[in-house]
Amino acid sequence: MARLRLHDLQLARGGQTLLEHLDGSFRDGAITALIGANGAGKSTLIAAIMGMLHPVAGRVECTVPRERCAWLPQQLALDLSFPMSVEELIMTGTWPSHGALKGYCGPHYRRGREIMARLGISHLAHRQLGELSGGQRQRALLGRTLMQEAELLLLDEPFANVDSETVEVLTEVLRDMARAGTTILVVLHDLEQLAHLADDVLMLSGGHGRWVSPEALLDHSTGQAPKAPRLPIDFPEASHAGTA
Ligand SMILES: Nc1ncnc2c1ncn2[C@@H]1O[C@H](COP(=O)(O)OP(=O)(O)OP(=O)(O)O)[C@@H](O)[C@H]1O
Repeated sequence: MARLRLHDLQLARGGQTLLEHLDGSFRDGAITALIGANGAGKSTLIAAIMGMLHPVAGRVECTVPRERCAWLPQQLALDLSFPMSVEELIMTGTWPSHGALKGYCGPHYRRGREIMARLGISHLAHRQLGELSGGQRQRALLGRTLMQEAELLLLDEPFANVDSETVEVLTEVLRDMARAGTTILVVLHDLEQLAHLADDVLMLSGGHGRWVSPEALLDHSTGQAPKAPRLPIDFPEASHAGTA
């Protein structure tokens, strides 16, 4: 049985119902893209999955222990002006399971160095977060979730404001994490990125969710994302999609 499931979920913001009758399972070890127009409720659903928003009705069933759930918010929502280096940020990934006050041991530091090498940011280990580019910051933030050994990873527009090389690195790392069994849910606005990343798609529209296959959103003749694929402009109606 999947580790993350939605049961007839109803969510509201400011007293108004935003999403209702959301059902379905997020496959373990798969990457699910969460898509929808601005204001469709993607961040709201993520907040509910993280337990930060109480449902009006229904429930989120999540069997992943709290310390193995990781969340990467939108970069703009993060205040990274506090004094902390890249290495220090990555090491905080041990806090949920190890505690914040116990300090780190040799294996922690070794793993931190491996993660920075994997993400191509070893040379930035002692750089302050406030001095990083958007792409470098996003690599460091993903490094923290690797350190946490996340079993459930939620990402809100991880590719916004990052360079194309970083998109490639992050895509590879996310695919590796999924192969290793992590359940990944990622908010995306770009069909081209969806084509490279998603195994499943949950589309939010009109207050409801529909599970669709990535192929249903791609150009059938080429298997590629259609030209100018920014959502919601090209937001397609998925004719054979089932209501979630
Ligand atoms: N704390 C809040 N109080 C009241 N309304 C809110 C709150 N947070 C979000 N909303 C409203 O809920 C709706 C859904 O917002 P949400 O951020 O979930 O959408 P989204 O799909 O993530 O949008 P975007 O693509 O722009 O990030 C919006 O109309 C938003 O204004």
